[in-house]
Amino acid sequence: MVFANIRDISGKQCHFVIIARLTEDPSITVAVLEAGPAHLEDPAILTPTGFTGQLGNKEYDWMYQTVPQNHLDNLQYIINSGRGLGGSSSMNFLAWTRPPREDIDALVALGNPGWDWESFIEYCKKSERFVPGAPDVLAMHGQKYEQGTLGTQGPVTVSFPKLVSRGDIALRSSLKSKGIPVLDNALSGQVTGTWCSVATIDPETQTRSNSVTAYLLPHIDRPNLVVLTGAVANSIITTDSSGTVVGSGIAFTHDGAKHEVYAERDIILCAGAIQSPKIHELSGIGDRRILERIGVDVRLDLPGVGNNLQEHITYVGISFELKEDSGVETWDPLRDPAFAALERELYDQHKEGLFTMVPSGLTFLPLQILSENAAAIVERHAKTLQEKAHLYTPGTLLQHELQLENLRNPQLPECELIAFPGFRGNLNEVQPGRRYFSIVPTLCHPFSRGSVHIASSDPEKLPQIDPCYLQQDIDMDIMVEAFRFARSLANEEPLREIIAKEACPGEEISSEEAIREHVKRSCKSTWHTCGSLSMLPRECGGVVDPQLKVWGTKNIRIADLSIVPLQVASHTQALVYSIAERAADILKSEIGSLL
Ligand SMILES: Cc1cc2nc3c(=O)[nH]c(=O)nc-3n(C[C@H](O)[C@H](O)[C@H](O)COP(=O)(O)OP(=O)(O)OC[C@H]3O[C@@H](n4cnc5c(N)ncnc54)[C@H](O)[C@@H]3O)c2cc1C
Repeated sequence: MVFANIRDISGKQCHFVIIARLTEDPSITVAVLEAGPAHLEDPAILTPTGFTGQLGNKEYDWMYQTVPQNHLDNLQYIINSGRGLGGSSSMNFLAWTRPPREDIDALVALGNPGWDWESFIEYCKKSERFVPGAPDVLAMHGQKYEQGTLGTQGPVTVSFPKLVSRGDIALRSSLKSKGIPVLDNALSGQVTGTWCSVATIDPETQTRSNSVTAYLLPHIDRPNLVVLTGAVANSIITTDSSGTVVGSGIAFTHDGAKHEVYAERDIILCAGAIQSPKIHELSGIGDRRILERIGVDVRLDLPGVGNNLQEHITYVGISFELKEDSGVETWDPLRDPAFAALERELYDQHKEGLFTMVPSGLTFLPLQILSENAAAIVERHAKTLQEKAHLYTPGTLLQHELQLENLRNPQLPECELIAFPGFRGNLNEVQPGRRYFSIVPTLCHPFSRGSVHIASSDPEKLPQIDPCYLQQDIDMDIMVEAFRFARSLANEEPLREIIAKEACPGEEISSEEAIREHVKRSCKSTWHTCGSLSMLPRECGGVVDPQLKVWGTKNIRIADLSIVPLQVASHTQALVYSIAERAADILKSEIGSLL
């Protein structure tokens, strides 16, 4: 949470982008509330593979739990999310990607003038410090990265991972032999193909670059900046001015006691796609019917709050056991504590080894490449969506139209295959001493829409999260085609040469019915939850306007992934940094015009 020009503090991956940019002006004072700990100088955060120690550890991870998923045999899922300074930029897998041009331009088509690819790229460049790899590394991975499309002066350091698994390289060659193009600059707005991703790693120190190292620590001594950790924002304190809601402060809990902090200007929520809607609803901003049911005073009836939630749902991964002499680097040996200790020493002393390896083999593919039945699948579902049109809000209908247009275009991606050097399956045991290589198919533009809403007026209670995984049959159909395609890659050279057998799910899962049943029980979140406070016109179920201001309010803004109204075919951190850079510009120009 960020407040500009605080008046009184009796009392947060908020985006430090905003505070770093705003506090450049000494007349603006900014306070940040972060619910989690500071985690400064923490090896679990700074070591590139440190995320393995963070996932599932409540010190670092909110571990949100979904409600039982109707379309997935009522299973419940964990959505991991960074808790502490830097939010998920401190626990993510470090891949640095940009969406395709069409996905960014869709923001304009959805009613947000000015949010086009050209402006997006300028904000991306503002956040990036791209360190080009050595020419031999670039040549080995077929990468060019033309100057001009990349930022070199920004705070977030982006570089080639020091260690790229030979498994990733073999997968890339196998895809190439299947006719998939190897992209030489996947940050250019064209992502259909396969490549070796860059990562948010400082190449000199081999440590994570996150919003804390990039935007907070360099400015921590500014007198006009206040950061309070362990401070849980409960609600926005509001007043009313001629029918417009004015945010005047935040009620929060720190050290078990309740406090309030007041702002002279703006209140900016950056609590992520799960908790930013929660704070709105607890403040009386949301769907009147939901608020009244649980006894929260309605300050602003805004039915879009908490709806339109979208998630890059992923199939857990097809894991292949590697031949003993494959020579492929994987994380599997780190299960042996003695081996892990040696690798730790190698990392600590020489900044080398498995602790510098992050997932970097990325592939984005259209349905037409995944399946020869693409046209029939698309037309069948187009018909169903049309028949059900009366069930959807105007905003969802508009999104579905754009999605169908995308699906019919054989150039645009609908599925990502993530190379994972290690075991990731959910069936069968890992065999001691064995190494594995997994392929993780992930949906790029799900048609399913979920929600997140409070079920109690008690701020201590987490909201009810219902991502409605695979609610739309088309999502399941694309996932099944992606599973089959990923599995088929094991028959392609050179992958075939290094694989001993499919370890998970295994050959017994082969009939259409068995594959569907298995996929249904083997899904996960990719932690890219978005859309729950969508930037859309108010009449389309929108929550924020193109200036990131909540409709019907004077000064409440949102600057996190919750505002993205339609999922994008990429990982999401670069998108969030660009949103935050834009938010800072919006605020600075408004403040400037008042001076
Ligand atoms: C495990 C994992 C792996 C990922 N891998 C990648 C990757 O490789 N590449 C990529 O591009 N993206 C990746 N992502 C996604 C990316 O990191 C996120 O999309 C992005 O960080 C979201 O930013 P945000 O600001 O919307 O929310 P967050 O980063 O979640 O920040 C929200 C912040 O608000 C705080 N907060 C929440 N509630 C409150 C409250 N009530 N009061 C005060 N503070 C509060 C939280 O503690 C947190 O610090 C990954 C995410 C995860 C979780």
